[in-house]
Amino acid sequence: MARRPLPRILTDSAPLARMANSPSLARSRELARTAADSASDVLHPLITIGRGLRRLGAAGRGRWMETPRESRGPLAFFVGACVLVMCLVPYGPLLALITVMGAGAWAGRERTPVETGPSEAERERLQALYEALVPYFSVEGDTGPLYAYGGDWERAFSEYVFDDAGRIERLQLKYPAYFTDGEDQSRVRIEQVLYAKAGRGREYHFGWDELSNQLTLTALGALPADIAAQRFVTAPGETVLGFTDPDAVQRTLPVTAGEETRDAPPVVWRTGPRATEPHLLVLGQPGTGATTLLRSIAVQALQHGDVLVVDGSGTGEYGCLSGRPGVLAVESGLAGALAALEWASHETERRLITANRARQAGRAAPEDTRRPLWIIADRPTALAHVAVAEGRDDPQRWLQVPLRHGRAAQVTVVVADQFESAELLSDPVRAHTKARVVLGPATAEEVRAVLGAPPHTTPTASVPPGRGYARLGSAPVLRLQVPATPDPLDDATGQKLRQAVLSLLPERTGPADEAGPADEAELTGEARPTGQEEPAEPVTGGKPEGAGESADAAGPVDLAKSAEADRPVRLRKSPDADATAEAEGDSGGAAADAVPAAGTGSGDTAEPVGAAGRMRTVGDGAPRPVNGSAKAVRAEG
Ligand SMILES: Nc1ncnc2c1ncn2[C@@H]1O[C@H](COP(=O)(O)OP(=O)(O)OP(=O)(O)O)[C@@H](O)[C@H]1O
Repeated sequence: MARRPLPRILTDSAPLARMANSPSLARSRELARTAADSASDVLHPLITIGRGLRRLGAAGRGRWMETPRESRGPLAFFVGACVLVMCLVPYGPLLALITVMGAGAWAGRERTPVETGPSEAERERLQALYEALVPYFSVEGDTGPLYAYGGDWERAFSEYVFDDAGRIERLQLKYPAYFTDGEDQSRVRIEQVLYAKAGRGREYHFGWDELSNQLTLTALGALPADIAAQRFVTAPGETVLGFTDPDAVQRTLPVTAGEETRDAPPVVWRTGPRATEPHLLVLGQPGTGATTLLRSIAVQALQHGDVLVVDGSGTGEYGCLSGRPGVLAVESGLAGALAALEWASHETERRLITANRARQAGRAAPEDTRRPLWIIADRPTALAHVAVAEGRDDPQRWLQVPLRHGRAAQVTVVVADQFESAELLSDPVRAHTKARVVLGPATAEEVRAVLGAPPHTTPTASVPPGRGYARLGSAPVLRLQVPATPDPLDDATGQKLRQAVLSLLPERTGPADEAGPADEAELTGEARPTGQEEPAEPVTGGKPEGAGESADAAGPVDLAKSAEADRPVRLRKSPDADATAEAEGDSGGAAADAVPAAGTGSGDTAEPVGAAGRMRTVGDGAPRPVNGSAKAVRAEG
């Protein structure tokens, strides 16, 4: 039998579609929606109360089920008694009804659910981090591994915090007890994995808690770089190298940064007879702020001591120090540097011998052996190169005695150089500089090679100038930001910073170099202060007499101010000074009598600072290199 076709209205959808699109149907749909919306608005309180009563009922049922069987009777009796009382008091049932409705409305109110736990993306990130750690935190044969492929990260990560951008801000993880957390290599591997997975480009601190097998990773903010040179509140013998993280040191110093004054955590380096790290070595890439750190140290040192600067880079970045009271010399030529350092070496011996004699005689060490003497050598290896080319001594040779015996003689040595030249640093420099600073971008291995321990933070590839790590002896490695102490004679230095640095320098009392106070007054926009003496005598500039190979040894030298009369005097080292000293059998400590002859050293390849890299002495009652130099030095009034 042939099948009959279905009626057309059932096979053809066109009539249905026509009906659905008809205006009357659309209007009635709109009406129904409006009526439903209005009804839900009107009934909303009832819906809320109903939902609340349902929740209260469920909660009551739960409590009833939780109540021990033997307590149910008294509980039922108590509830029944309450109901009876409510029924008996005037308006009781009405009050009970209102209370129940109110409780229902409160319990039934809509609450936006509080999101707890990580989002999906964060869970994925934590899972990836967990999986990445599996090879390092698991061994074969571990029957209950904390870390396993496809394992549960929630067992291993006890705390995690994400920032607004979804990056890990803090993570606390447990690791198995068999992990060799006492070995640097093992730790560094884990830190590298976490650094990569938590997001490169930020600095992280790793806190290893070996007692409870826990590692805490914390993303660190940048150290504030707004602190400039200023008078820091420190005791004599304390030098502020820079500032670090608040929880890394126990002390704070009041500092002015911009307009505000706040407390900042300093890295304070102690020098002097009781210092355990009496000398400092600074290493870094070029342009990362080593000279700035040395300038900052020199400025602080001038407060209580004398400073002798050897600027191997020869860029004249210590010119602002020339001619200041307390600045014994600023040398940038080989000849001048050799002479100045030789003098410093002899001066160290003289101080030791004098202090020793005084002690043997039952007296206190004389004042002139106690004034701190700072030898600041910026890139001495550059001069070592020149010395090799000229067949002369490496200036570092003369650092040996100050480095070995400087602590007892109040002589402090600060050396700065670049990573590339580090192997040219002499053994005494490496051995006796226990305070260390690394500046600029450096890998963890480089930091460890210099400081003797890796940093507990991941060094980042790009850092602002003056940013690095410091370690004083065997203390922990600290992050460091050096206070901005730019060269005030540099045109690029802003007026405010220039003024800040100049205000910390002792006022020039002696004659200045050609680029001296006049220019400084110009730079600071100030007129020369009234009453300030013009140099009594023109500075001995240009080539010293007999310039050349012997210039450094015999050249006319310095201008100085007599300690007694406080007026400039000219000191001249006799050409046969060394010969005289030798002839008199002046070996070892007695050689201290020789004044360092600091000439321009025309044979130098580097240009001397200022007019001529001169040894300058000043008279403010403090010991000066000219002390007791009767046989070698002639003082001209
Ligand atoms: N702590 C700091 N704060 C702000 N700027 C700094 C800081 N340290 C250095 N700078 C700036 O960085 C630049 C280089 O500094 P500096 O000359 O001290 O570095 P360097 O390592 O001695 O360089 P080079 O090896 O070329 O002599 C300068 O412009 C300086 O002003």
